[in-house]
Amino acid sequence: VFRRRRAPAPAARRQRTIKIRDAAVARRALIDHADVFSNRPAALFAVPLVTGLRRRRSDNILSVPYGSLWRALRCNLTVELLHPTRLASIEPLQRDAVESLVADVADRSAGEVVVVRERIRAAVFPLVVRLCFGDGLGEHQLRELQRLMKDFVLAIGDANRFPGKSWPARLLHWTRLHRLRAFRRRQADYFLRLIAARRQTRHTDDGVFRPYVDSLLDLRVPDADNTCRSRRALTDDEMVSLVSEFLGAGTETVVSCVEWTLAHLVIEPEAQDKLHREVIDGERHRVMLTPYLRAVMLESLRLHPPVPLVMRYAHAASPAAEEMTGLPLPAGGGARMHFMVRDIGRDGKAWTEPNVFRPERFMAGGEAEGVGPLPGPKEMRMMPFAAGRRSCPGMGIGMAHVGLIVAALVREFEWAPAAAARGRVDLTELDGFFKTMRTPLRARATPRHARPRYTTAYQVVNHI
Ligand code: HEM
Repeated sequence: VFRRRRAPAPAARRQRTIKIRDAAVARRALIDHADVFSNRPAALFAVPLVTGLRRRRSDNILSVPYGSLWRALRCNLTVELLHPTRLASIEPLQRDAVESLVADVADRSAGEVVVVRERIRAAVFPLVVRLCFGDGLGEHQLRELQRLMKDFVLAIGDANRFPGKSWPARLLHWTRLHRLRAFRRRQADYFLRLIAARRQTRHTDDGVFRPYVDSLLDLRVPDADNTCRSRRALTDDEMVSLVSEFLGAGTETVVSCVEWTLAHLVIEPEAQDKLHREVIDGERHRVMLTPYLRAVMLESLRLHPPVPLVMRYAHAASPAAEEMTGLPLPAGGGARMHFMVRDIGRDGKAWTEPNVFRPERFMAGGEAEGVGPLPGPKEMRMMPFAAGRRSCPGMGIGMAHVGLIVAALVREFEWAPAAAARGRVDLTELDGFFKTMRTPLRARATPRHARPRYTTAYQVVNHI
C-alpha cells in the first residue's frame, strides 16, 4: 500500500496563535504599536459559507482591513450616529425603549418570574432598528428582522462548526451548505427591500436624527484602488453586511451586559439597595450616570465582557511585534494574536480578589478609581471595548443604553432570584458569538411603586 507523504505546509501558510493575558503587553501592542496591530485575521468567521461569496472577508467595519475604506465606514458611523454630541437626539428613542421595558415587566403579575434576557431584547432591538431604519417599520417587519438576526447568529455558529471547506466536505454536507446560503439570500433580500423603501421615504421624514441607513445611502467610499482620488457608492453586499453588523453589535452586547449586571444585583441585595437609593437621588438632580451606577456597570464589564476575546493579525516582518511579544514569529507567516479580554479583567496580579463582584473598587479611594471603559493614556487594567484604533466606536451609546436600562429596572422593581432556582443564580458562562449566561437569568420583579413612573427627565449626555 502506497501512501503519498504529505508535504510540510509552506512557512508562508503556517500560522501561529499567540494568546495575550497581560494588560501591559496588550496596551503596548494595541496602542503603542497600533500600526502593526490594527488588522483582524481575514477569516473571523466562516464568512464564505455564510455569505455564499467567493471572498474571505465580510464587508462590515469589523472585518475590512485597516485602510481608507475602513476609515470611511467607521468615520461615517461615528460622526453620523455614535458621537457624544448625537446622544441628545437619540435620548427620546432611548426613553421610549425604557418605558416599554418597564411597562412590559410591570404588566406581569407581582412576583411573576421574568426571563430577563427576553424582556431586555424585546425593548432594545426595536430601539436599534429605529436607529438603523428610522421610524415607520411595522410590528410585522420588526418581528421578521428579529427572526433574521436570531437565525444569523445560529448560522454563524453552524458555519463555524462546518467540517471543512474542501469539495468533498461540501458535497457531503450539501444540505447544510444549501441552508446557509439560502439564509444569506433571505437576509439580503429582506434588508435590501427595507433599504429600498427607505431610499424613497427618507427625504419626507422629519425625525430629529438621521438613521444609519440614510447615512449609508449618501456615503461615498474610496474606490477599489484604495486611494481617495475616486469615490463610489456602497454595493448591496456592503449595505447588507453593515446593517447586519449594526443590528447585531448594537443589540446583543447591550442585552448581555444588562443581564450580567442584573444577575449580580439579584445575588447581592445590598448592592441593589445601594444602587436604588443612589438612582432616586440622582433623579432629583437630573443625573443619569451616578457614580455607583457607573461602578456597577464597570465591574460587570470587567467580570463579563460581552466580547471576551479580541483578535488581531500581526505581520511577521514587524520587529515591533517580536519585541512586544518576546516570541519569535514564524518567518513570512505572521501571527494571530488573541487578546484575552476576560482574563485581563480577572488578572490576580492587577486586581484583588479578581473573581468577586465589588463595584466599590471603581469608587473614589478604591483600587480602580479613575479606571474607565477605555484604557487611560498611561495605564490599562481592563479592555471591555478593546483598545487602540479598532476599539469599539459604540462605547458611549452602549454605556448609555445599559445605564438607562439598569437604572430604570432598579428604580421601578425589586429583583430577587426565581423561587424555582432556590435562591441561586447560575453564573456559568457560555462561549458563543458573545459571552452570555449559560442559563438565562430568571428573576422575580416586585414593583416598588403602586404605579410605575415611566417618564424620567434624565440628562443622558453625562460623563461616561
Ligand atoms: C456594551 C456594549 C458593547 C461592548 C462591550 C462592545 C465591545 C466591542 C469590542 C470588544 C470590540 C472590538 C472587537 C475587536 O477588536 O475584535 C468592538 C468593536 C466594534 N463595535 Fe462594539 N461593543 C458594544 C456596543 C456596540 C454598539 C452599540 C455598536 C454599534 C451600534 C458597536 C459597534 C462596533 C463596531 C462597528 C466595532 C468594530 C470597530 C472597528 O473595527 O473599527 N458596539 N465592540
